[in-house]
Amino acid sequence: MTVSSAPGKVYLFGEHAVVYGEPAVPCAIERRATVAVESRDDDRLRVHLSDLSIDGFTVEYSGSTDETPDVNVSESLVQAGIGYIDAAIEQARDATDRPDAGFDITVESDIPLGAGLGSSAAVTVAAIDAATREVGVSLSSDEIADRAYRAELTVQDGEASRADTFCSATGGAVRVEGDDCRAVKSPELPIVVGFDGGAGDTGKLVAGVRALREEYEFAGDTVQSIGDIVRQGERALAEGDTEELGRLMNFNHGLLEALGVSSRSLDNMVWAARDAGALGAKLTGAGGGGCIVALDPTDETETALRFTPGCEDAFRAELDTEGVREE
Ligand SMILES: Nc1ncnc2c1ncn2[C@@H]1O[C@H](COP(=O)(O)OP(=O)(O)OP(=O)(O)O)[C@@H](O)[C@H]1O
Ligand SMILES: C[C@@](O)(CCO)CC(=O)[O-]
Ligand SMILES: [Mg+2]
Repeated sequence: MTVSSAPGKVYLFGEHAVVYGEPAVPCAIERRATVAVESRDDDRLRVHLSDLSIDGFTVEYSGSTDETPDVNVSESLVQAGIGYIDAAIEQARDATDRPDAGFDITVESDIPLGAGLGSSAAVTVAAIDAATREVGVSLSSDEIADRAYRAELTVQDGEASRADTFCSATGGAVRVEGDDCRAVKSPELPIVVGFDGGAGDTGKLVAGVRALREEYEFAGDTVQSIGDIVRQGERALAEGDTEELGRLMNFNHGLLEALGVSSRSLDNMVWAARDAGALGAKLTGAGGGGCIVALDPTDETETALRFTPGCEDAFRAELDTEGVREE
């Protein structure tokens, strides 16, 4: 059996705009998805998802036919549940030239799903690493990032940037602009996450921004302004200027709100963090619901979030300098 894990992430800046070629700076955090893979004698896949909100289920099916897994939940739920794993295994089979490889797969994750912390990228990256190593092939983290990006593209109907998957494969803080992906230096950041218990539909939210951009020139300008914030943010990050980072995160949140991807509970948490003295706060990831990220070296923001209506969980998140790794 081979086991790999990969981290989730928060966006300091740049989500959504990164889809249109602006830069973004996501940061890996110490919350991981762990995928265990064991080769089978046949070409089937048996997938056990222990912590999906669909109550944990096990499906066994042949990944190479259009056979529907035999489980007692709706097909769309099953597809939502196994889509990324399926695409990851397809990439692993392709990378190892083993189109008929069968696996038993178990996924465990402490990253909330669909909440802006990159659970899909972490699961995809860890699954590709574990499945390829299980058949004796070791890919570089850049190759894993590229394969995971292609897997996300397939599941998300051609709408994905390289940001989440590169960050999860590499760890630490990264900068992504189109195909240009690189690690950047980051000081320790006092990251606090607030989670409203909900999720957003990444595809729908990205499509919404695309439609606004097509309809209004100033929506396109807004996307470009996010790019300007990111470029300024990179300088603040390099200088370790957390106060400037906070101000820029506040600005970035305002523009994301203007693009229609925030929500009442995300805005509530952002304001609770600011009122508690956070250096800055913004939504992270696709939005619509899920998580905010704030910077606060004191305990005030975490405490305030715990008492904020609509906030289900608040926790400190350490920057994770390690990307995908063997467990
Ligand atoms: N623990 C898990 N087990 C199996 N599949 C998972 C798990 N966590 C995430 N996934 C897959 O990832 C999907 C959620 O991905 P989605 O891109 O919508 O959200 P996210 O990656 O958490 O947030 P964002 O992309 O905004 O950062 C789930 O529907 C599921 O297919
Ligand atoms: C909204 C988005 O920018 C980030 C989702 O975590 C989409 C993407 O980059 O693929
Ligand atoms: Mg995702």
